[in-house]
Amino acid sequence: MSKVLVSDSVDQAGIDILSQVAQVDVNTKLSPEELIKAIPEYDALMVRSGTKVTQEVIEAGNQLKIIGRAGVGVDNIDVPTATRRGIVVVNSPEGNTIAAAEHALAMMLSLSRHIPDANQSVKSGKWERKQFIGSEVYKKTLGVVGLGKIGSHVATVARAMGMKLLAYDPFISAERAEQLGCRLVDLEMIFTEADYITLHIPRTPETENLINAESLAKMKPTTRIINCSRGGVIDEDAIAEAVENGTIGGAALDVFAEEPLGESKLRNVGANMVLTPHLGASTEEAQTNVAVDVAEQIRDVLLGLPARSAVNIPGLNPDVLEKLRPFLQLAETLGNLVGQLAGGRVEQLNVRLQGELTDSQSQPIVVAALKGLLSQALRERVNYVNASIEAKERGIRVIETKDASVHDYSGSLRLEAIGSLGEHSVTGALLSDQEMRITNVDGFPINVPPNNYMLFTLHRDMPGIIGQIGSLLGNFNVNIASMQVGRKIVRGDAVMVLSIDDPLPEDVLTEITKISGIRDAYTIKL
Ligand SMILES: NC(=O)c1ccc[n+]([C@@H]2O[C@H](COP(=O)([O-])OP(=O)(O)OC[C@H]3O[C@@H](n4cnc5c(N)ncnc54)[C@H](O)[C@@H]3O)[C@@H](O)[C@H]2O)c1
Ligand SMILES: O=C(O)CC[C@@H](O)C(=O)O
Repeated sequence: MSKVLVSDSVDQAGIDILSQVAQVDVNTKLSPEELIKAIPEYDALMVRSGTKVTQEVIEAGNQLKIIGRAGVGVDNIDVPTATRRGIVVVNSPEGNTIAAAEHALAMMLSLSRHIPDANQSVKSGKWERKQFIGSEVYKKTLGVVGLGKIGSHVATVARAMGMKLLAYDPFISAERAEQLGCRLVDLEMIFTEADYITLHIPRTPETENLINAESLAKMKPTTRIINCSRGGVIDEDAIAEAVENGTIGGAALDVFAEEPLGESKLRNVGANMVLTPHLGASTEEAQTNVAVDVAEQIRDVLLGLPARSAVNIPGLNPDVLEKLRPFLQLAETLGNLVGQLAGGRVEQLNVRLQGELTDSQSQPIVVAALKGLLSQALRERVNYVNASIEAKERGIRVIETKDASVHDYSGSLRLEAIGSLGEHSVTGALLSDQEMRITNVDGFPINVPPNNYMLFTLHRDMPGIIGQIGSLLGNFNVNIASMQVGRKIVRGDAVMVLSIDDPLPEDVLTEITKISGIRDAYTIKL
């Protein structure tokens, strides 16, 4: 049974899902050294933002197949090291979107109405009203920096509250911004015009200290800044000083360059500074969403299925993945088959999506085909994460094409491997019940389901050959489950495909190749 370590506190709903397929150990008190010591026995690790999944942790986890982050940001995980080691890293890109957006809105209103300070004042026995005169957000200008999932929801709600919206996001079209009621502008305009600025961006080299002494100096003395995205995108000393000396009107921060927040000037700013300890995603609903989302993906990967939100393999939305999943299995099976037929070193893999399959995203199908192709050489070391890298390192050229004019089945996939020992091709399709069929081998039409053990022969189409193979297998006690012959012309060349119940011993294969009229024979293990 697989073993999963949960090293931060996550919702029970996620643990319940994992427990269906694995032994789950929850240990939220591990020091970095203890984690390194514990990780070798685990197949999966599930974390929130508390656990630092460093290179050392990942390298010690020699059984690890997947690391799940119950949340959006994966900045606490060394993703490049995980990718190199073929470990899938998954997150929950949407599970806490609403929670984080609502927290940003709550911070904006708290700041503009002095709610935290007023609360503190009443609780300390006072009744102060004059110093807590706030300001309305109605008709004020909100500058949204980062108009992704969270920024978009903030914009939608803020618009409903009567705010005017400016947005800055270099990767979003003006049309998308317009749909959300935002005017797409440059950063300068946000800095100089906005009454409120809310940040919803990742921490990257471009966004590091995006808000700094220089940008703060351009803002109105009434501007309030809200950051519920990532620490490090604001220079904390600079914003503490700017609020303290009235360069800006205030700041509400949920995230910090170093967490937990240690000694900081931010803690000493008296008024107009609202601080929360990274609570953006801390709602019951969001915690259930992210735990379920990530646990389901860990379960799928442990069962050998692809994950829907892997950050280090081609991204697919869940609906697309659900539709594509049977084709990924088909691609992997065909990749494995063509790799075994090719035998030696494969130099080029041609991947052709045919018929209705041409409407699908080809990249995941190509990755699945490569995974199958390389599985003979790399066994379980190859997976959806590293298949493309491994293929590239082996110098395998991949050419993908689409041909909508082929109308067999409801879409089919053709793989052609060109290698040191020649060329081979296989085509496969799915029946209406999603059953896989191999429909062509080296140009010969057939119609067989893939089987664990198979025998393929290329032979002259002449009387007696099939009987001889049948008797030979009988003599060696090899049981035939099914048999089919495909040919292009009568008495030309033909292929025979046998599904057998057990592996074919090497000496039986040698005997088969000695039968007159047999040109080639291959045993296949799928
Ligand atoms: N406080 C919390 O608890 C909490 C919870 C969830 C998410 N987050 C964080 O909030 C942020 C936004 O999350 P999301 O789900 O909306 O992500 P998202 O990927 O949907 O949106 C991020 C947006 O930022 C934009 N962007 C990237 N670089 C930019 C730049 N240099 N300038 C301006 N825009 C840029 C992207 O184009 C994208 O539209 C992330 O950093 C995430 O980790 C925090
Ligand atoms: O509470 C958490 O786990 C952090 C959530 C948030 O920062 C995220 O990236 O999803």
